[in-house]
Amino acid sequence: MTVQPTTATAAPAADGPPLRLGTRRSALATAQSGMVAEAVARSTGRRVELVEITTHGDTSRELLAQIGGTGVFVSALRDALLAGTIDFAVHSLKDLPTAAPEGLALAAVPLREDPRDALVARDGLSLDELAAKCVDAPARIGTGSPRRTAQLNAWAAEVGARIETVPIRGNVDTRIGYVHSGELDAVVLAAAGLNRLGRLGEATQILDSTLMLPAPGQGALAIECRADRPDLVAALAVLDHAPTRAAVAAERALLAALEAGCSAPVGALAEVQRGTAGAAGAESADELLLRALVGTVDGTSVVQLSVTGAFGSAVASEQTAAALGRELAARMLAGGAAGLMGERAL
Ligand SMILES: NCc1[nH]cc(CCC(=O)O)c1CC(=O)O
Repeated sequence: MTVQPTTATAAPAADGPPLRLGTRRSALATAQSGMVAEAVARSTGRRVELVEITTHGDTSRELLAQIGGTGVFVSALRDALLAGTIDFAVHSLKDLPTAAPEGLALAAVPLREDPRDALVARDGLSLDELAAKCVDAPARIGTGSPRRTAQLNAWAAEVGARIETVPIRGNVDTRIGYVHSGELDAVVLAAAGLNRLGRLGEATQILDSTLMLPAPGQGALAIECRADRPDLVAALAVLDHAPTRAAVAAERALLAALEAGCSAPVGALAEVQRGTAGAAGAESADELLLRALVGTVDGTSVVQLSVTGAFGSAVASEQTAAALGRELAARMLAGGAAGLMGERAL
């Protein structure tokens, strides 16, 4: 792993040494880190310097698959935090393991953007249109995600569409490239990733969450620093968005509890339902709606349930949300999810 300073972000006042933000080199990571660097510079008045963290995974794609996907990047950034070579790091929340890391604080979970998945298909087509056009041969849809594969297959069975899911890997540009080259009819990607790269315009359909539940944490970012730096934790906390933090707490608590009980692909989405301020005495409180799905990759067995819980705006809502996630996981395991074992290998 090499650490090298790259660009610096302009700030209103350079007070003290710059804060070092560790980032991966990929276009998505650089875009996310750049956005957060600007927000931190604005809110703290400190200069923020991007420090590029390079791992083996950045130089070899084969190696990346072998050494465990995105986990390797998360570990490299966390090692740099603990070693003190960077001050804070930005992760895609959905790439973070559910276990809380020793010595580090989740200083902020900023406002989440669109958590849904997006279709990038040839000729501007939607999933329905694609299925209608592909009658002689199945529509070839690329995704490396068991969760997306499971839900695409479940949708196809339901509407009688002929599709073939094709496992693909690589960054956003590589994956969209399979459609432009004609190798695939479509690919499925996170809308948030496309948006952060300024490429949401290439999406031909935003997939409704009733058709495709996103990954737990999708569309949200995690800002992490050392737990033994309370001043920095407090400064970064300005970027925290409590409803997003509570929503992802519910989704990740559910995921952690399901991981203990089954290994099938998981989709989950928690949304704050704003209460209504009706006539005196008739107003309803805010609630958190958590929906989740566990299925086999072939889409033939799916367990899908939802639960609604009270949602306050206090810090306590994070714990309440996590409890809601565990409750739903238990109900899903009891409702058949525990039987969907060993499907993640596909
Ligand atoms: N698995 C890689 C990854 N991690 C986060 C995102 C998208 C951005 C996000 O969800 O915040 C992506 C790309 C994708 O799934 O299309």
